[in-house]
Amino acid sequence: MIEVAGLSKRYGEKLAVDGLTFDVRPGIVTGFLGPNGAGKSTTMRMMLGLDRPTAGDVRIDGRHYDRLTDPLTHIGALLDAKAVHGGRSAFNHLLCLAQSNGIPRARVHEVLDTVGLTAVAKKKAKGFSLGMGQRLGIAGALLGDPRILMFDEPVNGLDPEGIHWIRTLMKSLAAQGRTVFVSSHLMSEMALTADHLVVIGQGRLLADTSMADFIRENSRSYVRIRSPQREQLLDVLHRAGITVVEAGGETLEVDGHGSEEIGELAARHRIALHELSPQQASLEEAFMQLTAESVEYHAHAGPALGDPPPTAVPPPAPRRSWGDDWKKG
Ligand SMILES: Nc1ncnc2c1ncn2[C@@H]1O[C@H](COP(=O)(O)OP(=O)(O)OP(=O)(O)O)[C@@H](O)[C@H]1O
Repeated sequence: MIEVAGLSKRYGEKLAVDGLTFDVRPGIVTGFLGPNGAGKSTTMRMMLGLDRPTAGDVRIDGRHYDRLTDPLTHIGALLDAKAVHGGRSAFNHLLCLAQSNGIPRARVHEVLDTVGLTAVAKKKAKGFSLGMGQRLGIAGALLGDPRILMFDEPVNGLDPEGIHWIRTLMKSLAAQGRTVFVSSHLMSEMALTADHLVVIGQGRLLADTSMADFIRENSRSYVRIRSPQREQLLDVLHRAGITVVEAGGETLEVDGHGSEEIGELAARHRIALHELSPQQASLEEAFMQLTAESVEYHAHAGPALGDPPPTAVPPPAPRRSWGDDWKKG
């Protein structure tokens, strides 16, 4: 368990982390999301005692990091895969970490095997690819067999097989009852891996919720309908008091009503349907909606040649969402 309470960090004029309070619970994978510069790495560094908070504190299984004896046996972390002495072999790098934390030499062989680096264990780390460096960093995090694991962008540089491997690894660590806290910009990957999300923007907490609730709260869900009897269907829906968005061609969209209700209504009026499908936004869409106002670095790109024209679909209906209070402030 990681407990973050009133955590803040100021660098000169910049308030990088602003009063964060949340818990990271065992037995699940918790994703840590936020736009560039939101304060994720700063928060993770404070969790590991690498940066001193301006205010607030972090407890690792009830204790401050600097009170932990043999900290690698409590919490393992991958923060910066490049933070390795390049002249050392993978084996020697891990052996140094092991010896300074009272971890037996045999464990170095075990973790090298777990991350698939046994064959290159004697090679100097400076010759490693980005993906191999990530695996070495993950080996370091696993070395002390800790109950808590923290990974900052662990899939960075990994190929599809490597991404699949780290996803399986994180899920199995959580299934063993460990606490797994992971940041990533790869939303599709996070959607497959995380059970719970902590989302920050400009240093502040925007959401601390389950993956399913996060998507539901921050995106539009609707039913898409296509019918060759579009006009008749529109008439039936209007008479039933159902508001319809016309999305071009035969396609209609309905918010706030289930596909069962619409299907039965159409059947009663003998209207053929070619499509009746509930639509739910992706994690990426929900994330962009929630964090739109806290993105610091925008690219200014016009539509590319060949891009389709903008669709007529109206923006999602405004609804109360996580972070609304903050956005008003
Ligand atoms: N040592 C430092 N000195 C001054 N400012 C810093 C320092 N470290 C971070 N910052 C600033 O604090 C803010 C938060 O940075 P941080 O790296 O924690 O964000 P992040 O969410 O990890 O971003 P990214 O997703 O781009 O890695 C940024 O505005 C950054 O410029």
